[in-house]
Amino acid sequence: MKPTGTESNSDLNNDQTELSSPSRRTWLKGASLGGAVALGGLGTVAVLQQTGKLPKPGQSAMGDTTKENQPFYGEHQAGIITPQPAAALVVVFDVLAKDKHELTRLFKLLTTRISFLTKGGKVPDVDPKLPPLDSGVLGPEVFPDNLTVTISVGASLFDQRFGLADKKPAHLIEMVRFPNDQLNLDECHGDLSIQICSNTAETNIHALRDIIKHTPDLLAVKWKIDGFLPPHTLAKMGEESVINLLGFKDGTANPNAQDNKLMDELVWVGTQSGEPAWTVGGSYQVVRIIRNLVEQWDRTPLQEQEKIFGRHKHSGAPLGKKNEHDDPDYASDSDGSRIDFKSHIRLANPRTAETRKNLILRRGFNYSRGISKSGQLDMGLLFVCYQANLTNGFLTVQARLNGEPLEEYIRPVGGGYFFSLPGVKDEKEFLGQALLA
Ligand SMILES: C=CC1=C(C)c2cc3[nH]c(cc4nc(cc5[nH]c(cc1n2)c(C)c5CCC(=O)O)C(CCC(=O)O)=C4C)c(C)c3C=C
Ligand SMILES: [Fe+2]
Repeated sequence: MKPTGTESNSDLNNDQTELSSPSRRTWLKGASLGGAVALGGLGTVAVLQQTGKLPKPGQSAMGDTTKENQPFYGEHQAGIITPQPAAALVVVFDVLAKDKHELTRLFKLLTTRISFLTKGGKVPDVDPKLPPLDSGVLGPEVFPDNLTVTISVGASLFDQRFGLADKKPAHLIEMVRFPNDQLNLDECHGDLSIQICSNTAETNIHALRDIIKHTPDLLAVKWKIDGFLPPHTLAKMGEESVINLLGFKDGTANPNAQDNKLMDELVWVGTQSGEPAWTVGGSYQVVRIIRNLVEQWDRTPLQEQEKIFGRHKHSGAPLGKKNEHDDPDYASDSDGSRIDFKSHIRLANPRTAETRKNLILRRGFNYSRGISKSGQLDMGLLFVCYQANLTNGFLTVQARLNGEPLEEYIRPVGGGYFFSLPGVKDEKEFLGQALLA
C-alpha cells in the first residue's frame, strides 16, 4: 500500500506540548550553602551530600528518582502519553508461540512481569544451586524508576499462525519503503515490539532481561535499539523541548499529551473508528531508526540548517519569531519567504483545518551506536510516534516530507509499524485479552 496525501490551506490552532514534570526540576534550585558551617570539617561536596543538597554517589543529579513510578493498570498502556524519561529501548521479537493457546500464555506472562517490574519489590532468594530469580542488575530489591513497558503487535502476528486474521487493525501493514529509505532488513518489522522507558539504561536492561528470561520458548529477539534524551534539557522540560543530535529543539509543536480530549481524537482508537472492537483504547505505533549524517550536517552553514527546519537553532522559535512556542503564522508568510514551503515544519504540519487529522504524537529519542563500516558516526533519531489512524497520521505526514531538503542529512535505516494494545484495567485482566477472546 502506498502512502498518499496532499493538503490545502486555512488556519489551525497550534497545539503545544505540556510535559512538565515537577520531579524533573533541577535539584540545584533552592539549594543553599546554609548549614555548611554546622558541619565544619567536611569538604563542601560532603557537606552538601549530608544536607541532601547534592546527590550522594549512586543518586542522579535530580535526586533519588528510583521510587518514581508510572501506574500499570488503566484504560491505555503507559509509555504513550507518559512524559518521556531519559532512557528508552525498543526491542522487536519474533513470536515463537505455536498456537493461540501459547500466545495467550505469552500475553499473560508479559502482564505478570510488567505489573511487577513497574511496581518493584523484593525478589525472593532461591537455593544457590539454582539460577537466581532475578539478574540482580538493580540490587536485591527491584525499584520502579519510572519504568513503562509498552507492548505492541505487528501485522505479521495476524498471519495464519494464531487464527487472528479477522482481528487485524484496519490500517496495520508491514512498514513501506519510502524513497529516501536505506532499509537494513535485519532491523525492520517483527511480530511484537516492546518499548521500554525509564530513568536509566540499567532499569531498561533489567526489565528486558527479566522478560527474556521468562519467555525463552515464546519470544526470540529480532532487533533492538537504545535511545536517550539529554538530562540537562530534560530538566527544563515543560519550558523548553529537548535537543536532538542535529542540535535543534525537538518536540516543540507536539500535541499536548496531557489534554485527554485531544489524545482521544489523535492518539487513541475510539469506538466510532470502524476498527475491530478489541482495538479501542489502543494506538498505532511507528518506530523508525533514522540515521543523522552528522559529519555533513556539522559542516553546513547555520542559515541553511535553520532554513531546512524552519526554526532558529538555539531558541527553537519559528524563523522570524522570538520564542520557541510562538506560532509560525503561515498566514502572514504566503510566499514562503520567511519559512520555506519545503522546510521540515511547514511540510510536516501546514497547520490547516484539513491537515488537523494528520497530527501525530511524537515520542522520539536520540541514539548513538558506534561507527559505520566507512568510519562515520552512527547516530540519529529513534523516531517513535503514536496515532489513532496510521494512514491519516504517519503515512500522510511522511508522504508530505518525501523529497524535503532535510533528506540530504538523514537516512531511515529500519523500524516497523505496530499496534499498541489497549491497557489492562485491573488484576483480573491481561494484555491482549480482548484480542485473544
Ligand atoms: C513522518 C513524521 C516525521 C519524521 C519521520 C520526522 C523526522 C525528523 N524530525 C526531526 C526534527 C524535527 N522535527 C520537528 C517537527 C516535526 N516533525 C514532524 C514529523 C516528523 N519528523 C512533525 C509533525 C513536526 C511538527 C511540525 C509542526 O507542527 O510545526 C522539529 C521542530 C520542533 C518540533 O516541533 O518538534 C525538529 C527539530 C529530525 C531530526 C528527524 C529525522 C531524523
Ligand atoms: Fe520532525
